[in-house]
Amino acid sequence: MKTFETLFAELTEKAETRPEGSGTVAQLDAGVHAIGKKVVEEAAEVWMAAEYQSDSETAEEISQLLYHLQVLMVAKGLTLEDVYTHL
Ligand SMILES: N=c1c2ncn([C@@H]3O[C@H](COP(=O)(O)OP(=O)(O)OP(=O)(O)O)[C@@H](O)[C@H]3O)c2ncn1[C@@H]1O[C@H](COP(=O)(O)O)[C@@H](O)[C@H]1O
Repeated sequence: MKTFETLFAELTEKAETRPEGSGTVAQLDAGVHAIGKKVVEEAAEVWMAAEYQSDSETAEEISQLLYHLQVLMVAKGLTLEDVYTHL
């Protein structure tokens, strides 16, 4: 199963190798402003799912929020350690 760490490694590699058709590469090219908007959008979807949808749907929305947060980290050049140090 994919974990936070393995997804981050995958996204970091995508940013370096820039494979054709990668949504992550498209997001990175769109820039921090666009990625930030996706983070806010996904956070709102997590909130709505938690209040009004199933646990499974909420978990899926959370996974999408985590993905977009990771894309933002990659865009900013932040590492997992940079974040973990604040946990
Ligand atoms: N985990 C994710 C992931 N979670 C969410 N998303 C993206 O976030 C979007 C969120 O979906 P929404 O329901 O909000 O749909 P939407 O608003 O209509 O989406 P958009 O029109 O904005 O794309 C999805 O359409 C995906 O584009 C993800 N995109 C990729 N991954 C994983 O990231 C890795 C790299 O992916 P690629 O860069 O695409 O190869 C792979 O392991 C993927 O499984």
